[in-house]
Amino acid sequence: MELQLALDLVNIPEAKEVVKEVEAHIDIVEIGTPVVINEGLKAVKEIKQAYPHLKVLADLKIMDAGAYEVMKASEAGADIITVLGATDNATIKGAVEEAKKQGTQILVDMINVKDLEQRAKEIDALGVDYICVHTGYDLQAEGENSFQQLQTIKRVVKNAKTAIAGGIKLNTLPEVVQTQPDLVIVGGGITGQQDKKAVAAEMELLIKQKIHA
Ligand SMILES: O=C([C@H](O)CO)[C@H](O)[C@H](O)COP(=O)(O)O
Repeated sequence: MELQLALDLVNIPEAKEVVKEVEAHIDIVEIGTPVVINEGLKAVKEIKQAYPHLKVLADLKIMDAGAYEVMKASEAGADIITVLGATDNATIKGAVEEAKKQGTQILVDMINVKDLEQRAKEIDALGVDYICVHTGYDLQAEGENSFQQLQTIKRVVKNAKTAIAGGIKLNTLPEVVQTQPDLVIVGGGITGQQDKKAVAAEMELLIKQKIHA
């Protein structure tokens, strides 16, 4: 199981500072959608250059032009690029083919997919690397999470790795870990804490099963 730090509400210098604090405890750095909107793929490039030993995920949430956008993010240094599960299969296939050419990977974000079970099966057959359940900020504000959805994809996904994102905190991580996803994505649960390093270290312990949930 791996831990991904999601950076959403920072600029490039702030992103570098946060990563510096927690780098020993994380596997992947996510350049979040708001950062890409504000800073462009330069943010991916600079974080990869500063921390070449960490994998970098570009959260582009691709909805169209799959191959082209994957090519641009890969050229900027991304190791993993996100595509939305709600889009059409042609976009996902284009993204997967281009990622294979570039030696990068595709994570499909299932945010707002209505028939999760059916769509997860379809997407799993398209050769993607990760399928991720995700409760976005706006539904988190209404008290929702994706813990049940994680159980669904764990049951039906046979090829891709499974992942979960959306509002995960230190006190809810044990419940997530019990379901054994391959990847846990945490943003505010680390970045919103006073002692980010200590929280990331405790999360790492839980995730790597060094202590029991
Ligand atoms: O993908 C995200 C969101 O849509 C904003 O871009 C976040 O990175 C993801 O939800 C993880 O962040 P937290 O919910 O703060 O853990």
